Amino acid sequence: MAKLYFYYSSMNAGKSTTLLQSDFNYRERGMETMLWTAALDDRYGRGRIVSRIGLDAQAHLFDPQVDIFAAIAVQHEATPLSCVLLDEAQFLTEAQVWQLGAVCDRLGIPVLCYGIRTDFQGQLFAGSAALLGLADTLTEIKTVCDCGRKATMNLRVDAGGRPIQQGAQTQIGGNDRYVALCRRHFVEQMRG
Ligand SMILES: Nc1ncnc2c1ncn2[C@@H]1O[C@H](COP(=O)(O)OP(=O)(O)O)[C@@H](O)[C@H]1O
Ligand SMILES: Cc1cn([C@H]2C[C@H](O)[C@@H](COP(=O)(O)O)O2)c(=O)[nH]c1=O
Ligand SMILES: [Zn+2]
Repeated sequence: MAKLYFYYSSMNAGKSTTLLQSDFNYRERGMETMLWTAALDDRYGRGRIVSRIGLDAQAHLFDPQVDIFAAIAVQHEATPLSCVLLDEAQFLTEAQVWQLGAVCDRLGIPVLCYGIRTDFQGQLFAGSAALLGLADTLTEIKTVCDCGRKATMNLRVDAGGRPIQQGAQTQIGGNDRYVALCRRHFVEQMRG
């Protein structure tokens, strides 16, 4: 039975790197894959999955309007797919996560989703909440805080490195705008 996987972590933990390695494993065995990433994440140009260690690949774009099941079904009809890999899964809608479940159950294709669990205020993203509820397999990708504990939280900072407590949930950025911290140091920074 094909499974829905959710690989989650804080930022800068190696999610994109792991996704690209998995994609390479399929492709070197001659298997077809389909890659997806969020349209709104334009850090490296639209439609590219890039890891901070330098690997990259082209990807299809999703936004809340895209019927991901329909797009995958069309592609699978043309060229049978062995795996679907999706980055920035926190930006999926709940409906799209159900669609990805249907890709596993009705098309028989495994789906590997990668994303951050919570936002800069420690709240679940919609896509991550749905995946935590619906995925067959949950795997945490771990990275460390400066103190050596596991970094599970994402602190948003301004251009001067000062913590930001309020704002919109979505703000695209990388190491310049976010720092992965353990919960203890996240709370200390948020309290000021
Ligand atoms: N030049 C580099 N050489 C080796 N590792 C690096 C380099 N740059 C970044 N990294 C590591 O790569 C990881 C981030 O990878 P990435 O896949 O972009 O993360 P994510 O998708 O989770 O944000 C971090 O562990 C970081 O320390
Ligand atoms: C915490 C947090 C993150 N984001 C954005 C910032 C990045 O563009 C992505 C996560 O990138 P990753 O390196 O692939 O993990 O999410 C956001 O919009 N709001 C937040 O609170
Ligand atoms: Zn810490």
